[in-house]
Amino acid sequence: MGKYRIAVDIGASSGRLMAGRLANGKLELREVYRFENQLVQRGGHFCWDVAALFAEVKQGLHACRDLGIQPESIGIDTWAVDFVLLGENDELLTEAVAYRDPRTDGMMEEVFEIISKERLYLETGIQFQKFNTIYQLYALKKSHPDILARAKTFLMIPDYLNYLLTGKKANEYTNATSTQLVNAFTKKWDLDLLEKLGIPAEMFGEIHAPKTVLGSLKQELAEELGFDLQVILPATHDTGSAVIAVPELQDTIYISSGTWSLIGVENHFPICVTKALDYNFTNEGGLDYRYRFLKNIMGLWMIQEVRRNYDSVYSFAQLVELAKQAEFDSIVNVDDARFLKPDHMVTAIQQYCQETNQPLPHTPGEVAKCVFDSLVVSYQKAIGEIEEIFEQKFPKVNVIGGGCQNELLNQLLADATGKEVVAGPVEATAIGNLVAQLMAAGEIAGLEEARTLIQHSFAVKTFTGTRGSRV
Ligand SMILES: Nc1ncnc2c1ncn2[C@@H]1O[C@H](COP(=O)(O)OP(=O)(O)OP(=O)(O)O)[C@@H](O)[C@H]1O
Ligand SMILES: C[C@H](O)[C@H](O)[C@@H](O)C(=O)CO
Ligand SMILES: [Mg+2]
Repeated sequence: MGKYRIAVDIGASSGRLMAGRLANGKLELREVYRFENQLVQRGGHFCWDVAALFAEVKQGLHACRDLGIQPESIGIDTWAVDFVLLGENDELLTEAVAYRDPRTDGMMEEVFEIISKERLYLETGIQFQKFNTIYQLYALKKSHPDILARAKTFLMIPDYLNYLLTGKKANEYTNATSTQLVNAFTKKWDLDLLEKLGIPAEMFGEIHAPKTVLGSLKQELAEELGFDLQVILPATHDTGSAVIAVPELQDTIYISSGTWSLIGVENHFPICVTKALDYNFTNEGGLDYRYRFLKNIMGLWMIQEVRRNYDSVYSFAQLVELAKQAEFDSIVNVDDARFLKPDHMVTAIQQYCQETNQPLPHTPGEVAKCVFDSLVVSYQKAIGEIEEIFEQKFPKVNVIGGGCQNELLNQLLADATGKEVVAGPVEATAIGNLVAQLMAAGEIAGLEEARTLIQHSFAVKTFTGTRGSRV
């Protein structure tokens, strides 16, 4: 029986501490602590309450102790692109402004005046999302040049939580690539790009690969908890950890399904060709310097907001059941910018249907059905683009993450594509986080052994298509 290790997986909608250990040839997983995450308003911006998130991490570690779990190590992963800046005395200079904040509106276009979109893609291979770190920093440089001038340390959200745990500052590779400031070939900060944009390179630290052992807890924290442990860098970008846990990648497209739907394949080299640029695919960094060739699709954020619009009176499972009963066929372009952060998602969906001369959804079931049908249309388009770029067919789609519990969505995808849709594991991100720790500790030899272990440890569910394509 191996010793427990803790994966802290914090998503845009929820966070969890999962304890895992090797037991009888399998990876045993148990949930220790779960908490909600949400945007807060700070200084006129949408932000993350990183102090509250750190308090939840500590609460989760206390829960380990109360369960008699003395973990050997911990690894933290979160969403991408967002960051904080520290000053001369390691004081916080900024709030953790969230990527859905409108401060980056128009910034991408201004950056293209300095470096062309094509050149930026050729060097970084990263998709163009208006909220990428590069545009957040450019916005900050314009609005608060004084803050940027005083900044001594750039830490992404997991990096900052690691700093609070250990006092150590380190930028982790997979998440660093999401900034669109890392060169896809050198795998280092693109100093030429930073200089062109007038972003101080000095605040960026050495980039550390997943499986790096960062160090132990700060003494006062170990004393508070009554135990110490090793802090290990997993793939701190949550999708980076999730992709590690895709049980079967052979001829398979994955969809990491949560707040976002991240659809793609694992690759051994960056694909920065024009077609990939035109389709807005990304080459985010993966474990062992593999690449996550994928694209963001708006994802279940939309149903999260729909649920919130109905005062959260329906569970996600109930919304799925209502959608199953709804006879409704209007489709929206889920990737339309209006759905990134609308004041009211249901209204935004209705307005889109009105503008496109389609019937408006009125009941929760009709709205949910519209969201799920529309997501499938976007998934199907992305699958076609991937197969065009790779010049091959992928017979299987593996949906991982919380969204794989949406059996209607899985079936709709199987029906529309005629492909085998494999659902699971639900907690792929935490599992990927844990196996990186096990690899760092030498308990697992490498990625191939990790994926075999995951295949043997977690059941999946398969959906096959019953009718033709939707489009
Ligand atoms: N029982 C369920 N039935 C259907 N869908 C579900 C169910 N439980 C969760 N979901 C879906 O899973 C989504 C959350 O997925 P997940 O827990 O992976 O997200 P997260 O990790 O909190 O956020 P992020 O995507 O930012 O990592 C919810 O938005 C919901 O749509
Ligand atoms: C903002 C990013 O696109 C987002 O974090 C995505 O990369 C992701 O991983 C969501 O879980
Ligand atoms: Mg998640």
